[in-house]
Amino acid sequence: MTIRLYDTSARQIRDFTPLKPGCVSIYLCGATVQAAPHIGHIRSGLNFDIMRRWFEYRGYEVTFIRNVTDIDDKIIAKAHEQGRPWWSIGYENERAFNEGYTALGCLPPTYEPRATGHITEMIEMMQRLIERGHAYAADGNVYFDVRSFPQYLELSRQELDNLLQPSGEGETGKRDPRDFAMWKAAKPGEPTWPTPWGPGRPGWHLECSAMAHKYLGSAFDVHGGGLDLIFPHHENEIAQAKAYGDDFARYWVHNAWVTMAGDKMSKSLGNSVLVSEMVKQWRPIVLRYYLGTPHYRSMIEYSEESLREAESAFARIEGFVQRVTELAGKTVDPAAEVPPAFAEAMDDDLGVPQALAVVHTTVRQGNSALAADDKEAAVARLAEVRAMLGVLGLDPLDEQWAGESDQSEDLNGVVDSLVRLVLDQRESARARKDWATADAIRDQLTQSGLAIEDSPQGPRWSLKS
Ligand SMILES: Nc1ncnc2c1ncn2[C@@H]1O[C@H](COP(=O)(O)OP(=O)(O)OP(=O)(O)O)[C@@H](O)[C@H]1O
Ligand SMILES: [Zn+2]
Repeated sequence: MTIRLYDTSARQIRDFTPLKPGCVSIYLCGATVQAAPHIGHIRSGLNFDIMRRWFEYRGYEVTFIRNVTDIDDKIIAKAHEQGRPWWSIGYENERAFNEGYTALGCLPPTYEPRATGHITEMIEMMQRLIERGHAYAADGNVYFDVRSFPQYLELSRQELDNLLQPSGEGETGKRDPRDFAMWKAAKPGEPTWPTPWGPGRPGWHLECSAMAHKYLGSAFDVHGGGLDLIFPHHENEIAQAKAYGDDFARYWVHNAWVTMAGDKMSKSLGNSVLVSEMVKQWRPIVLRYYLGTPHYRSMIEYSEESLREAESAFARIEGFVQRVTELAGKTVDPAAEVPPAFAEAMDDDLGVPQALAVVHTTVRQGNSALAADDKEAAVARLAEVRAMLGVLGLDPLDEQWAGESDQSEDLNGVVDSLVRLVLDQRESARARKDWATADAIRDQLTQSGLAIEDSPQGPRWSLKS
């Protein structure tokens, strides 16, 4: 019953014990809102949405923070390029991210703080770090002195002497080239906020240490983000927070990427597939299945073929849900508990692929029960399947998918009456012993992707698996 998580910091799977019994606090590095989200971004949100749902299933009260980085070099550059205010770029893309998360069924975070709303907290943090000898101001910038913090680079297990940390534009006055900027001095034409060290704007790393402290306190349970954030972002977050006096995160969890030809899908590499485009071609619930069911530590190499596989795997589950619901003549409620094998898989570092195998096995058992006309068993399997899908956010009968399942139910009804019409013709051919016509009809239906099964109640159709 203990949840175990792979902790990047320990390089191993550890038993999860919450800081406060019955509660879990999670901080996830969210979007830098310089452009609309690609499916890699939403994968990250989705992996942590599943984590949050599992903790909730296990009875924890979850506080889930996912921040918005609404000021950054690329946002400013884009604003200049397009002759727009920097914040209009941020607001527009923040909305696009939220539409993406919502389309794929991610529950809203408890709080979603924006970096620029926390300048006061950041200044307070820098002040204390300067007082404690961990930071210094130079030419209007404020730098973190990496040599003052001996645990620096413990998360990524690098040697300071081997480290190359390139300085950004205008980052002058560093004592050591590896010191990183917490605060950047004002440059002409850029937004600024006043500080005791002159006007400027926050660096990316500082905002997360300050917001995690504000919303989760000096220690919290899980810190998440994509693998790319381990260095420098998370190392720098740790340095600032711990040197400030916080215990900070107790478990570090990193999701693997969506890749294209082996490279991380990334705005800057130009290999992005936007969520807004994907939802026009694929049902959002299928996209959720595709992005959410591989293990969160496995890369997903994007391909249309694997998306189609996800689509047909999900159709097998959904077809079962629909058939039994029809047979039951009413909506079958999800079981109160998921099967033990599913729970065991989820407890083991969120083993969604193994948990999903339990869903598919249960669907197969349910289909056998249907074939044997054992309605009671079929309904019991459906209740289990719904409970499991609910935890993964993939229950097609859940109201969050209501819009789409209504549409597919309508379509299902239309297809059903068309197929029945054709099957009636096949039955008439068989009745007059015209086997050639009956077989030809059956072959044509099979070729169109339907499986026809003769049962004592007459022929039944389903989508071919
Ligand atoms: N291809 C990807 N696969 C999985 N997670 C990703 C991918 N790209 C970004 N993420 C994660 O999404 C979250 C938000 O990312 P952020 O907005 O900082 O974009 P980014 O990493 O700069 O993306 P890009 O490289 O496209 O500019 C982070 O936790 C990041 O690690
Ligand atoms: Zn962060």
